Amino acid sequence: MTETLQQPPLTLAEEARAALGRRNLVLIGLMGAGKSAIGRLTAQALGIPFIDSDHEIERVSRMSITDLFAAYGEEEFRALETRVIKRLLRTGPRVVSTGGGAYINERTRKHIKRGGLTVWLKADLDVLWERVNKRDTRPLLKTENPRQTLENLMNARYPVYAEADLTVMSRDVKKETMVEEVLAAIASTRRNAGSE
Ligand SMILES: Nc1ncnc2c1ncn2[C@@H]1O[C@H](COP(=O)(O)OP(=O)(O)O)[C@@H](O)[C@H]1O
Ligand SMILES: O=C(O)C1=C[C@@H](OP(=O)(O)O)[C@@H](O)[C@H](O)C1
Ligand SMILES: [Mg+2]
Repeated sequence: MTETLQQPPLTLAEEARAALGRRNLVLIGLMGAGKSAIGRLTAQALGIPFIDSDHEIERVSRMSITDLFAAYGEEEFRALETRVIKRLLRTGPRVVSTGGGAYINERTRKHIKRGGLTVWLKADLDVLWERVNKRDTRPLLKTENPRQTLENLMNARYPVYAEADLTVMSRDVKKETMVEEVLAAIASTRRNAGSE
């Protein structure tokens, strides 16, 4: 008689991890969407390394993002961002949280598309504004009407973010809930692949 060995069902994190394989998970979206915070927790859940591209840019330049913008301007910042992200995506699997403008830059977007599975953390203006107006670490929002600036960025960028592989709605729920939704979105790519 043959005995069928029953395996315990995979957890959501295990399913997502299997779906990711050796690819990197790249979080994209506007400032305040939660890329840095949710990225870190998602990496923990998946048991893989986490890197925030802004943090890495600050580490290699030994300057804050604010000082980099002030000293060299946005164009130089984007060039450095492209190089850093290209390098970060060379090995995987990792979770890489990008700065909000990274995916909007054509060259950086090419590297991201080649280097990983992208998740867009999408959020309403009110959610983003609530979060970003508490801090002044974002040079692009140092304008006369930062809320309007954020709205303008939304209008310009959302069509580009929409090219992401997966979209998860970021809102005011527990961070753990956001992580679960990101994991579920990744895991769904495996189930979909399996049913083809
Ligand atoms: N689901 C959430 N609920 C409440 N606060 C959140 C949530 N996700 C992120 N935040 C907070 O919002 C702020 C901006 O998040 P952050 O991860 O820095 O966004 P991003 O990297 O996309 O700009 C942080 O203070 C973070 O702790
Ligand atoms: O949207 C942008 O162009 C930027 C977003 C920031 O990162 P977060 O999205 O993590 O705030 C940071 O890279 C820089 O201030 C520029
Ligand atoms: Mg961030």
